[in-house]
Parts: sequence; C-alpha cells; structure tokens
Amino acid sequence: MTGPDRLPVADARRTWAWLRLELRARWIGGTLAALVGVVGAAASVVPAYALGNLVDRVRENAPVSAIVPIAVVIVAAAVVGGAATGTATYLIGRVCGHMLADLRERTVARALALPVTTLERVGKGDLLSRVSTDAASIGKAATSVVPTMISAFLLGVLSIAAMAGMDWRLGLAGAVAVPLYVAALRWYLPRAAPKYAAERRAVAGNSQLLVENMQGARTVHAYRLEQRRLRDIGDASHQVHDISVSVFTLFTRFVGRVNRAEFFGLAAILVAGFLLVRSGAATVGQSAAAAVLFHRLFNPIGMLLFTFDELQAAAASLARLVGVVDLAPDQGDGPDRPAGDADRPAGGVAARGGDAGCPGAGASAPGGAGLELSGVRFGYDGGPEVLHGVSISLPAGARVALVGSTGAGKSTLAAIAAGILRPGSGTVSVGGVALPPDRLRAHVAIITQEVHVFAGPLIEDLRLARQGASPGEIASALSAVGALDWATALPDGLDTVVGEGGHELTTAQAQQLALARLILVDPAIAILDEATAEAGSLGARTLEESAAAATRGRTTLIVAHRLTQAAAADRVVVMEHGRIVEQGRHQELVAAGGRYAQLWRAWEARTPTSTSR
Ligand SMILES: Nc1ncnc2c1ncn2[C@@H]1O[C@H](COP(=O)(O)OP(=O)(O)OP(=O)(O)O)[C@@H](O)[C@H]1O
Repeated sequence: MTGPDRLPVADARRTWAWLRLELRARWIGGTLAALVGVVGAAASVVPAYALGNLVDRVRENAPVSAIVPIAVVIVAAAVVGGAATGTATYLIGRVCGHMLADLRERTVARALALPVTTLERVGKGDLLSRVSTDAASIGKAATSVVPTMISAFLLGVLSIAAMAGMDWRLGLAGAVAVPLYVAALRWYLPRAAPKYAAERRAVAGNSQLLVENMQGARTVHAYRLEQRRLRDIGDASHQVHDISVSVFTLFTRFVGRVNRAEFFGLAAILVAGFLLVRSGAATVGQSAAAAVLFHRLFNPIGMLLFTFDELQAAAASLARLVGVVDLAPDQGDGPDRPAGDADRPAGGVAARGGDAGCPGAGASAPGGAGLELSGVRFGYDGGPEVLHGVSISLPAGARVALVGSTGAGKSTLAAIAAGILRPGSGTVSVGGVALPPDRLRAHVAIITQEVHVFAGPLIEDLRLARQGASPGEIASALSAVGALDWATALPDGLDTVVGEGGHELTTAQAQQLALARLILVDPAIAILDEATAEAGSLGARTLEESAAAATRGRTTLIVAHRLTQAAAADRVVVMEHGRIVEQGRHQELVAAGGRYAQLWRAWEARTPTSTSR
C-alpha cells in the first residue's frame, strides 16, 4: 500500500468502496441531483426535436402560424433546461462539497491522532500536502469538474437515446463516435500525465533557481558568477519552454483526434439520414434533428474529455486522503497524539484519580493516582531496543526525578508513561490497573520542552485545557505559576493574540503557559520532560518554582536535567543505556558514591551556586 517513508495511499478498490459508501449515505441528495440533471438534459434535447419538427412543417407548406407553438416549446425547454441544469450543478456540487468537507475533517482528525513516531518517520510535508494540495484538487473537481462531467454524460446518453427514438439507425450512427472518443482519451491520458508532471517539475526547478540566485545575489556578485548563473537560468527556462511546447503539441493532437471523432459521428448521421430519407424510413426533419442533437454534444463532450485528467488527478488525491482516514487508531508504534500537543491530555480534563471526562472509562477505572511501569521494553520504528525492561513505581503523590546521560532513554520512558508511545512489551498502570495508551492519557498529562502556543487569544489557549474555564479560574492558574503579571501586562491582557503571527512569547513564558494549562487540566499524574531545562539559570529557577506549584499534590515524574530538581524530589531514579542503574533519595545516592554521585559532582562543579538548595 505504501513505501516505508510515506503515509499509506488507498488502492483503487478501497477508494471506490469509500466513494460508494459516502454516496449511499447521501443517497437522497444524490438521487435528487441525478433526477434534476436528467430533467435538464431532457429539456436540452427538446429544441433539436422541435427544430426537426419545424423543418417537416415547412416542407409540408404549413402556415406561418405553425411556428408559434414550436417557438413556445423551444423557449419553454430553454428555460426549464437552463434552470434544471443550474440546479443540478448546484446540487451535485453540494453533495460533493459535503463529502469533501467530511473527508477533510476526518483526515485532519486522523492526522492529529497519528502516532508521534509515524509523523516523525513520514515527515509533516507528506501530511500537509494531503490536507492542502490534495484536498484543493478534490475540491476543484467536486465543485466544477464533476458537475460538468455528469451534465455532459447525461446529455450524451439522452441525445443518443433521442436519436435512436427517431430511428434506431440514427442512434447507431451517432454512437459511431463513442469508440473514437474513447480511443482519443486512451491515447492522450497515458502520454499527458508524465508530460504534465515533467512540466511541473521543470517550472518548480526554474523558480527554485531564480529564488536561489536572488537570495544569493551578493555571493553571485562576489564571485562574479553572473554570466554562469544567467546561463543556468536560461537553460532552465528553455527546458520549461520546450516541455510546455511539447505539452501543447500533445494537446493539439488530442484535439485533432476528438475532432476526427466528431467528424465521423456527424458524417455517419448525415449519411444514415440521407439513406433513411431516401427510403422513406425517416423524415428530413428527423435527420436534421439528429444532426443538430449530435452537433449540440460537441461542447459538453469536449469539456468532459478535456477535464478528464483533472478528474484523474482528483481521484489520485482522493486515494491519498482515504489512505490517511483508513489508518487504524493504533497503527504504527504508538498512539494517538502529535508531539506538539503533548502538553495537553487528549480528551481535555481528567478528574483526579478517576475517569470523569474520559471516554471509554469503565469497570477497570483505576483506584488511585499511583503510577507503575513494569518490564517496559521499546525500540523506535523497528530499530534497536532503547529500553530494556524498565520497571519503576511512583506511589500516589510522590515526586520522582529521572536523571541520566543523554540518550539514556529518559524521554522515551516519559512518553511511554504518558501514553504517547506504546511500549513494545510491559505495562503502564495507574492505581494498580494496567491501561492502554489512549486511556492512560486521561490520567496523565505531560509537558515537553517543545511547548506549542496555539495561535489566538491567550485566554483561548488556556481554555483548550479546560473548556469553559472562567476568567477567575484562568487567572488563578496563571497566578499559581507566576505568569499572571506578565500576562495581564500584555498589550490586550489575556485577550492578546499569541502564537504564530501574534505576540511572541519567550520560551519561559510558553513553559509557564503550559504549566498553567496543566493546573486547568488537573490530572492525577504529571510528567515534566525537561520542562525547565531551556531557560537561563535565573529563568530556570523561576520555572522550577512554577513547575513545583503546578504539580503540587500530583504524582509527578520529572525528567531532570537540572539536578537541583532531583535534589528536591522524594526519590531519584538514575537511567543509563535504557536501564535503571540506581534509585533512592538524593542524599543516599550522593553518599553511595555511584553514578548519581558522579553526575551530582559534575553538576556542582558546573553550577556551584545551585548546591545551596
Ligand atoms: N524519534 C526517535 N527515533 C529513533 N530513535 C530515537 C528517537 N528518539 C530517541 N531515540 C533514541 O532513543 C534513545 C533514547 O533517547 P531518549 O531521548 O529517550 O534519551 P534521553 O535520556 O531522554 O536523552 P536526552 O537527555 O538527550 O533527551 C537514544 O539512543 C536516541 O537516539
């Protein structure tokens, strides 16, 4: 279904199955659109009929007044046809638009729930291009290409049926063109796709070259590279030109084949009409009507053929979106939340020690706030194992610091404890009940170093943690972590727009915001992964105080890079190479003279003032 470094793409069968299911779910809208479309197409056929009738009346020397009812019919058919075709286009667009909106929502929801390691493996570019470029391509097809094609298709079928209704041989003559149209399309499509792709690549390459040279203009001048770079740009532009000309040539040849099909179809109708009139099997008016009906199809069939490649592109995009939607929740090596969201438990508020607000809470609801990891093993993405059967127990309300060298496995263990990664084997229990990652996240909140500030008013960022939190609750959370002063001093106070494109917060402020969110979420268990490591030493001390306030009364696991945090913890767990090598109280471990004592001495030597704590 997919390469190792890409999200899956659904195959054609699965994509069709999805489409059928969606259409079935919207069968009322779809049927209505089809019925109105048939009325529109039928009304478009009527004027040709009426014209044929007129020809026969003229040949019968009918009085001039005979034209009146025919004119009335033509005008009425034009009005009904126009209204029905417009309505059908709207209805088809609406059904397709709703299907697309639904698909886009589900893709984004699924994408947000993708395992962190999957996202890291495939890169965000693949995902972004699916929810943006692919969705746009389907959107265009859904609102303009598909309605046009359906109208053209209905008109084609009804016109041939109308010809056959006059005389089956006229219908057959008109149908002569169908295999020629199909042959033209089958000739064109496989040749066009690689040419369009090459054109897009060449245009992108040329733009890249232009941008590079403009950005690097100084270097180009400094090394007197102007002539060489101009030559390169000239070559790239020639390449684009050559490919564009070849694309246009191909298209012109395709148009020639379409014209040939039209010629043979029309010629067949005229010849058949001539013979039928001569033998008395059809009237001149009927033959003329058949020719007009066929000619009337030139435009719609042209549209149908010329937009076919857009439909193909949209189908390819649809397969890419369905591929994401189809991902099972637990597919990949961990569940359901992107790294940027890691500072917020899924599902919002989890009541302390219980499952309130946790969908799926049931008979096995944990009976306390103790956290226990037992025999946890883990390796990233089929790579070597980085945790080798780690067991660690945090009694309810305990404050445990995890320390160790870079790469020891601390962050990995923290992510497993928080339900962000699924252990390869072993269990994570809360209150004595082993929980799967999705249920674990209702009890455990983690703050990582990469705190994401959501774009929008600051107060709304905080309300993401607790929907409907009152201004008082928000102010109190901010105050607890020491952020109220700077937050209220922002240009618009708590309504100041922060995040991308808004007021930029410092790293420490963003960390405090995450800690305030933690208070609002009020989880039983909190995990801080380097939450205070980023800031300078003064800021770090303030953040440590904020973190202590936010985690007060909670079972807390701190991945501690600043060993002052370890010194203040109830217990210190030392990890090396994916194993726990030591654990105990700070003083005991320092006295024992083992790995922790080494780390502590190194820390003291680096930051002598910090030992005062
Ligand atoms: N996303 C990843 N993909 C593959 N390997 C990873 C990934 N993240 C971490 N690792 C590897 O897993 C091992 C443990 O890393 P981890 O980040 O858990 O250690 P750490 O003790 O938290 O280190 P640090 O203190 O530097 O954050 C390391 O060998 C690391 O290279």
